[in-house]
Amino acid sequence: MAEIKDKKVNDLLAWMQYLDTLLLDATYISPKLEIQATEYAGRGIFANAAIRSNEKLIQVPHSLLLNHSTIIAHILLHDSQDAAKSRVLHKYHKLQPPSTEPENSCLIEVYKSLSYEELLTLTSFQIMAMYLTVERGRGSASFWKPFIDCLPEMDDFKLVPFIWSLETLAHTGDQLRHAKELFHNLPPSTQKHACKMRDKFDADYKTVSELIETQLVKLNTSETVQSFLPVSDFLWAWMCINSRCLYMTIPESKSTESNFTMCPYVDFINHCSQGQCILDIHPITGFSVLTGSDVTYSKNCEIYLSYGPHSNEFLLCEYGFKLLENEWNDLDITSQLTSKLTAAQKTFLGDKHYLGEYTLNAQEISFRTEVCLAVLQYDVANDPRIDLWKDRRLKCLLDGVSDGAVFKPKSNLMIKEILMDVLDESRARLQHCLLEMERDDVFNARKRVAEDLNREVVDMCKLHLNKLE
Ligand SMILES: C[S@@+](CC[C@H](N)C(=O)[O-])C[C@H]1O[C@@H](n2cnc3c(N)ncnc32)[C@H](O)[C@@H]1O
Repeated sequence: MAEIKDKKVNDLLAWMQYLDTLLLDATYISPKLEIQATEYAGRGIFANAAIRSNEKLIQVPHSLLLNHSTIIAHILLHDSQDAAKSRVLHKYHKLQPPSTEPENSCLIEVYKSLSYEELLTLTSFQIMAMYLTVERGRGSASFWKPFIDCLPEMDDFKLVPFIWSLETLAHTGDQLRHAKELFHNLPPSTQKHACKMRDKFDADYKTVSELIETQLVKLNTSETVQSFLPVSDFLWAWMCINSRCLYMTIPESKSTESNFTMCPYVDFINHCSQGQCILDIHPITGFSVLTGSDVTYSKNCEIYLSYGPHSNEFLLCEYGFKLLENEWNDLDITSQLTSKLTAAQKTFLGDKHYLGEYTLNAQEISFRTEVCLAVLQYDVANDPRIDLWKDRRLKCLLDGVSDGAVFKPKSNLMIKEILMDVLDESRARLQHCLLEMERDDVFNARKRVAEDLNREVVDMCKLHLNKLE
């Protein structure tokens, strides 16, 4: 693994250093760290010397974080007349003034016309995706250029199933048929995850486009939303945010879902389930990364972070990669179980907050799944005497007073039946994948992840069926 002689990374480091001198913000990158190319994941951060436990590795001040608060402040810097705007700006007085580079003035006019209140109508995700799209379009006039240049290209998201599903729109004839078949060879829960992302993306683009449209009307310009906010650029920005944001408490955030930020340099850290870096956010100093309390690194070791307890399906859908071994893999049997529920059973489970998300992992069947299996044992449709709310055995299970052993025999039979069906369907999908002809590199890479995900489902079913024998 050679150190990246990477102009983009060098420019990023020079930018961070320049701003540190200018703003006296105390950016810190340990001299024991360096960016290297990895064989499996683009860039990564490595130790070039031994690192102790509890050692500070990176500190990035608020002014270099890209999030809801800093973006609003940056946009409002273009017009500081309004009192509300000034109040926001006050907190971020260290931000750079807008660039004086010549550029498309319409972009700036739109920034100027957006009021503080209008900006607050957008979610963090929407505002970040809008801003990143526009700032990328501003090229060297953007404060963030060195950071934006280090973000991935669309090609880096080629394994994300939501992206395959979008690409089918661009295909015709045989190519379209092959792309569709491949997508439908993914496990159903993966397809569902991809469709949910697509719905969220469409909704985000619609909301932001409508806000921009309002500004263009106000400005009485002939520019179109499509030229201001090309959907393909918005998609790139949306995916960059999805795959690189870090969670932290942001001032002025509207909800806990808004508590995330993009952070230059820190976003070069790759994921592993046991990643042992610790992230910290301080109201004054900003974002920092430390080694864990009993973790040390020797020279040439890669520094990892755990992005969360995510299954391969989740990692593939949200980030575009999967792990060879993943202790967090699970099997989603929500659709199989919910299709068996009567309306009354659904109402009861909904009322108790146990409707949906029925999974099992290599160790166990989740408690939610156990509850659903127990409820399915009450023939509510045919026996009017049953009142799920007053049933003592169910109450004991839900209150944790009993381990639900009384439900086990029938639950095991039901789960066995479901797993045998899932096993058959997954084997058939796997067979289809294996029969697919090899085509271009992207198709082949997607075909392989579809095979892998189906194989993981088959293995999970077999594991539980063996236990149930
Ligand atoms: C936060 S970035 C990490 C830095 C990234 N490798 C780069 O070159 O900029 C997250 C992306 O890195 C890649 N990645 C992170 N961890 C990985 C892993 N364990 N295996 C494969 N790819 C990984 C994925 O493409 C993911 O979307």
